Amino acid sequence: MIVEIKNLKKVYAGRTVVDIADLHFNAGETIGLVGNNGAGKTTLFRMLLDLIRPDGGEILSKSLNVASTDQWKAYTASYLDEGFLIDYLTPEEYFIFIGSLHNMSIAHVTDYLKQYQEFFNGEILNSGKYVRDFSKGNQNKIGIAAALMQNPELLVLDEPFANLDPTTQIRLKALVKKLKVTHSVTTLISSHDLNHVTDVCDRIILMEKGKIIKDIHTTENTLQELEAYFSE
Ligand SMILES: Nc1ncnc2c1ncn2[C@@H]1O[C@H](COP(=O)(O)OP(=O)(O)OP(=O)(O)O)[C@@H](O)[C@H]1O
Repeated sequence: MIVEIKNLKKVYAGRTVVDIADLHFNAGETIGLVGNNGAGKTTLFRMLLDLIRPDGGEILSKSLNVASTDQWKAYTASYLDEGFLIDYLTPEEYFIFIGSLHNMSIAHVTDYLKQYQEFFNGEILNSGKYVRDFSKGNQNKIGIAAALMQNPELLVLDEPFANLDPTTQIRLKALVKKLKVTHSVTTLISSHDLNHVTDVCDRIILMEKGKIIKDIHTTENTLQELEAYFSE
């Protein structure tokens, strides 16, 4: 088990938006988090990354509370939104900066980026543009590739398929599947795309109004089950 959530609560303006009694993520799992707008997915991710603090309960990463320890930062990478980027840098400058945090030389970063040539689809590098001038989908690509520079054990992605073109969505799925096989990465993905999450995730957690409604291992029936749930 890599993450353990106990009696977690987040309250905004008197309304409980996350309320999870007990939830575990096992090492090496690819977990999809689904739920309608406002279900609490992003709030849960933000608490897992200690970007906001819970009003009750705790999140343990490798048995240590993420709100009171730093160890989890060494093996956890994430891309939630463009707030993770640095607008006034070019993608190259941003990658070099992130690389420097992981003791990577410029040459090492340049070499590292070669594997993302296909994922970038020729749109990210050598464009002369700043991060702020890229489309949301291309900013997503920059953020995800930068997060992976850390060689994480735990990867957290908030709606990574949103704004990506179909080709890149397929490439991202292949990338996540490969990380699981080659590096046993535990990946958490929130998404509104039931097709993609059931395709790439081996476990799906369905949230509604802050609570876990379903927690299922993906089978060939899962997509149908989720579609039936959401069409009610
Ligand atoms: N900073 C905040 N202040 C007040 N309410 C907030 C804040 N952040 C989130 N909320 C509320 O908490 C609830 C859960 O929001 P959250 O963004 O976690 O949902 P989500 O499942 O990620 O939704 P979406 O699919 O729309 O991204 C929503 O009702 C939202 O309005």
